Amino acid sequence: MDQDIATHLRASSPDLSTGTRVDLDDVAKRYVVGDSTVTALTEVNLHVDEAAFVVVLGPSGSGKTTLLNMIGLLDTPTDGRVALNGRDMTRSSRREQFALRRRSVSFIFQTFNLFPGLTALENVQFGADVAARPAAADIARDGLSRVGLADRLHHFPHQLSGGEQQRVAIARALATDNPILLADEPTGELDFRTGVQILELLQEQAEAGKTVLVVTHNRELSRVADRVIELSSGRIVSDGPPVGGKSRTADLRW
Ligand SMILES: Nc1ncnc2c1ncn2[C@@H]1O[C@H](COP(=O)(O)OP(=O)(O)OP(=O)(O)O)[C@@H](O)[C@H]1O
Repeated sequence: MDQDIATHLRASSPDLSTGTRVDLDDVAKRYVVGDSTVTALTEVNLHVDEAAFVVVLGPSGSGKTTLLNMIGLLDTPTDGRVALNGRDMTRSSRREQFALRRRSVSFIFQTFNLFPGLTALENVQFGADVAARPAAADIARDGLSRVGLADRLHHFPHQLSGGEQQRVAIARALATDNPILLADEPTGELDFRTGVQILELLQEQAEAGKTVLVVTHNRELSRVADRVIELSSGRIVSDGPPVGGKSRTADLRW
């Protein structure tokens, strides 16, 4: 992102705060495909008002990705209200949504979404650049080193394993330093050891004051969460601390 555009967006949206609060009120999302309507989310009420490691659990098709897209302002609800930091984004212009998304939310996608023509270092630097952070190259180097890829800086995505690509994607999300981190199955492609490292990294982010929302169908991951939200057929069917209390990542098995 061009520095001038970033400066302009900040100037044109001076009241955008960048905290960690997320509010969804009576959110529904329906997709119309041909003659049929798919209800992906219904009557979803979700409030996250402090930094936490939140796991959203549910089987395939239960609406997890749709929920993440609502929170991240990548999609708009059919009904209801989505607010970030108290600001109702369903009533905001696309320009405001764009500005707030850029400053508040970072994504780790299920399919990595790395730029194939950029090296690992350039992909991560892009994250810092979008957030208009100074010394983006240093941030990128440091970030890749934190995810164990200090020796892969100049590799392109196709020269990396699935797990390595996921770690680059995570480093890119962290490079923005945005307060809300949304991750869609971030350990799905990883072996157990790497998965645990990634979970620890995400937990650290929550401990450092970010809201981290991880979507997964792997119930084991929910044991290390502060809060577990369970989705079934587009509805939240439970919301609270993990059953049996929070475990350490060292106790996980999958
Ligand atoms: N763009 C779309 N158009 C039509 N239907 C959609 C669309 N996106 C999602 N759906 C439907 O909405 C429902 C919820 O999808 P979603 O991707 O949110 O589930 P999920 O829990 O993330 O699944 P998975 O774990 O398999 O990724 C599914 O029935 C899906 O087929």
